[in-house]
Amino acid sequence: MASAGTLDTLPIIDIAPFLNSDPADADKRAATSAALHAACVEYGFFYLNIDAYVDRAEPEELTRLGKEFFLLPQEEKNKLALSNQDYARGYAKLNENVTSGKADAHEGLDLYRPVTNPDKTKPVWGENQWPEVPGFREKYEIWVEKMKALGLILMEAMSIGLGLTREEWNDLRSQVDDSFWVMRVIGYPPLPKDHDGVSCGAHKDYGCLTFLYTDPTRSALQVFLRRPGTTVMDKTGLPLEQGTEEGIWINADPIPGCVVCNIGEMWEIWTDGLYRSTLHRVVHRGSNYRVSVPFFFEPNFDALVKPFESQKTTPTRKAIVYGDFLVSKVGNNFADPGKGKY
Ligand SMILES: O=C(O)CCC(=O)C(=O)O
Ligand SMILES: [Fe+2]
Repeated sequence: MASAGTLDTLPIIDIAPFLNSDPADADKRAATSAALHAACVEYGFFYLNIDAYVDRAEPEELTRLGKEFFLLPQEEKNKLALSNQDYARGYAKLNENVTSGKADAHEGLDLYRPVTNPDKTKPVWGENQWPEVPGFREKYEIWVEKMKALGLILMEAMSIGLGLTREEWNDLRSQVDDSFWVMRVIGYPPLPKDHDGVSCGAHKDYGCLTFLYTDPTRSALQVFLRRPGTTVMDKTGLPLEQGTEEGIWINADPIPGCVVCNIGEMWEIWTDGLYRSTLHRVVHRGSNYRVSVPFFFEPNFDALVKPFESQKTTPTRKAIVYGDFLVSKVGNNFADPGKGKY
């Protein structure tokens, strides 16, 4: 039986040493890379301390703006419906999103990397729909630029921790240097006391890296830690394929100055299974309205993602083209079969 202890909290890793190339910081960079590697093997999740990178007031402002949007009358929010566009970009009302066949008790707004020649009849190829909340677009666009740059910095730090060769890093860089990112704003009303469901069902993120900033609400985001020999006490929301997995759910409460970072399924492919994308869910039973703003740093749309030579095991994982994979995932997100049927 696994006991509660230091193993059951996610590590905190500081990105500061990678924000400069000062030779005096070489040891600190090596320590950050080693910590990233250990965290990805052990948890697939960690806190990334970004205090040296952004002012804390910036993401706080994003959650404030998000809440301002969600407080608008329902008709106003519906004007940004996903169905106006490509069924991926825009506003999804409460219970519209579905995870493992169950409605998620949240509403959200999804923004994607803009494309040249948008065409809303093509999967994920429409135009973003911005709320008319003053300052919203400006502040979110600044955040997107910063998170894109952070994504590349973190990818390089991770490639060192993983022990990729210089050629492999150049290859990896060329797969993510024009990230088909997603910026999501999610609003969670409190779950009714007698509600047996979850706010966001257990899932793995499918891309590359997630940088999650949330308001200070505690006891909402939970991470599944695999612990062979431990009985899963609460199977609520666990996908069927997870039924036999043994482990525990731990809270990943927000830490000031940090984003929660987790790795998506693309890392499973690059490392041929050494790094595993980890299940997480949101169960928000507090009385406040919670807002979270995950940024998904993803590969380029046309990236061919395959295991690196130095990581290959037998049997080796299949190569995928990120854009195709994304389209198949987006198509599974909604309950109404008329939606996302790409
Ligand atoms: O709101 C959260 O804390 C997590 C959201 C999440 O996991 C997702 O959007 O993929
Ligand atoms: Fe997620």
